[in-house]
Amino acid sequence: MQIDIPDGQLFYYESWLEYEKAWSIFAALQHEIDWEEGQVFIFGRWHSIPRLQAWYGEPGLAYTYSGKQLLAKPWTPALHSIKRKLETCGYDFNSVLLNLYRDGSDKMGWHRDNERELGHQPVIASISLGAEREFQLRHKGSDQRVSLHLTHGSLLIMAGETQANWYHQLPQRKRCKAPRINLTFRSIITP
Ligand SMILES: O=C(O)CCC(=O)C(=O)O
Ligand SMILES: [Fe+2]
Repeated sequence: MQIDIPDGQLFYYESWLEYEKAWSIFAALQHEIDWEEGQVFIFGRWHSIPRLQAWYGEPGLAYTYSGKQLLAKPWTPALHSIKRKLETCGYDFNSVLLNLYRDGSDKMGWHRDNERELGHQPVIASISLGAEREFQLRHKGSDQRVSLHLTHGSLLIMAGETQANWYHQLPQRKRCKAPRINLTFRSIITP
């Protein structure tokens, strides 16, 4: 169903993956994915980002993240099955960024996924598994806020002008003790 926001397009599907199926994918990804402690260079020093991360996709695909070039690792069986399910819904992607939030202390700050290599009006499919966490959006011009609770097995599509006009973040929730995996499927435009 569409979530009405100005200057952007959001679609949210709770239980896009059936409950048990979503847990089996969660378990598979915990094992199958080569989770890395990402580093970012801020104010002249390297810092660990507050979550684990991984980048998968078509062989040879490169992506720049915080000034670092990442090479996509090849699709795993669990990732491939989700990619195929997205295709049956009419969405075609060549890569996925995975984030593992080990507990409620892990987070992601305000940002837009507006890198040049995602192209104009990028479509991003965000799948959530495990702990339910709050996802916030903030309009760049008006400061209007939208809050969503991304449930286990849900799919959020961000499209149209969303990345141009809205920041989003996953705030810390210290009381949450359970892990969450988020997958954002994206299409990198290759030259
Ligand atoms: O974990 C989430 O729900 C958001 C992830 C995100 O914004 C990203 O990977 O760019
Ligand atoms: Fe994002």
